[in-house]
Amino acid sequence: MKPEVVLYKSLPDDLRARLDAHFTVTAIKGLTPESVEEHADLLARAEGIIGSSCKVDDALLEKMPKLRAASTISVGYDNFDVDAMNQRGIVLMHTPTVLTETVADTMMALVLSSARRVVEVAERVKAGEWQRSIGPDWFGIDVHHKKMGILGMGRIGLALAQRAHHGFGMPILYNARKHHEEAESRFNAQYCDLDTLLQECDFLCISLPLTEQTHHMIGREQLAKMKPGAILINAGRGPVVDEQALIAALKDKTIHAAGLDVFEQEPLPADSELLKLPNVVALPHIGSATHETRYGMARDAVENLIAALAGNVEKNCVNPQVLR
Ligand SMILES: NC(=O)C1=CN([C@@H]2O[C@H](COP(=O)(O)OP(=O)(O)OC[C@H]3O[C@@H](n4cnc5c(N)ncnc54)[C@H](O)[C@@H]3O)[C@@H](O)[C@H]2O)C=CC1
Ligand SMILES: O=C(O)C(=O)CO
Repeated sequence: MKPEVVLYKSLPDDLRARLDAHFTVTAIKGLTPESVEEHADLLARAEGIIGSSCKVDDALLEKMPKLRAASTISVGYDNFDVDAMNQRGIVLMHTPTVLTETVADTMMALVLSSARRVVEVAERVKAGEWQRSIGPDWFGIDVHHKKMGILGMGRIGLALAQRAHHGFGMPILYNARKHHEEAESRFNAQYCDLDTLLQECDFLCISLPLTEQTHHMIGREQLAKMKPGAILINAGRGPVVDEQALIAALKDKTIHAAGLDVFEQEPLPADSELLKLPNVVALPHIGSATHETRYGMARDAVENLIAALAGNVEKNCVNPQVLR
């Protein structure tokens, strides 16, 4: 008998076929309270789950007594209660590496579009406002050779540092839980404490995971330490930044602008104050959203689940210790 697996996000046909070859797969629409109630028997039998963007907390795990592995189609795993999974002996697989370069591209796009006001001025052209040679009210600020501050120097931070340093001649400052030797040797990146990072950088680029420690790590007090000309970029997770404090800082020009791919509430509510501010570029969480990369993430997640349910957690496992 093949193990039962619940799929809660659609997959390309070839990857679904690969999953079907190994498991008895049932696709459901997300892990909402309604779908969990509707599929209670199925979830009670499931040995594996695969999908993304749904909360998997202790209460849900309680309904899945046979669960041995969860595979998320993402690198971030803040939707999962990892402690509860550890206690229950469930492994959590994720998709680092495959998306790193694409997310760094998105961050660089946010840096450029917020500094050079790309979205705002393109909208003005479409609205017919380009009637004569442009003046200073259309100008942006330079990116090249400005100081790039990276908060969270991991895989994505490193790929961003490469683009900024080698492509744009930007000196790199960073803060992370520990020194990143490769960033220091390849890009001459300078480690500094958070206050120094805030005070010195022209671009504060956040590529942090969401944890208890990073929740609202950037709030009113931290924004007040930034340069008035500085731009904040967040592609980590929305709740790392206190959004109300950010809105206030953007309104009163404590900082110059923001480029955001992630928000405290997603989708961003249509009445969000952020959408009324001209100095904000807001993207719909597209960090990894290219055809190639999303396919690669789904492929890796499928392979991760096949490996995990066979007892192999050498690669892409958040908590391999549960099987050791
Ligand atoms: N916008 C998007 O579409 C995407 C967003 N992400 C987000 O980016 C995050 C980072 O991804 P990777 O670079 O692959 O992860 P990573 O684990 O390689 O890097 C995370 C970095 O954050 C640092 N960090 C963690 N906690 C910290 C703390 N309390 N203080 C200072 N530094 C801290 C770590 O030291 C490390 O340098 C993901 O967890 C996810 O939330 C990832 C992919 C796509
Ligand atoms: O992988 C992640 O963590 C994302 O946010 C989407 O790519």
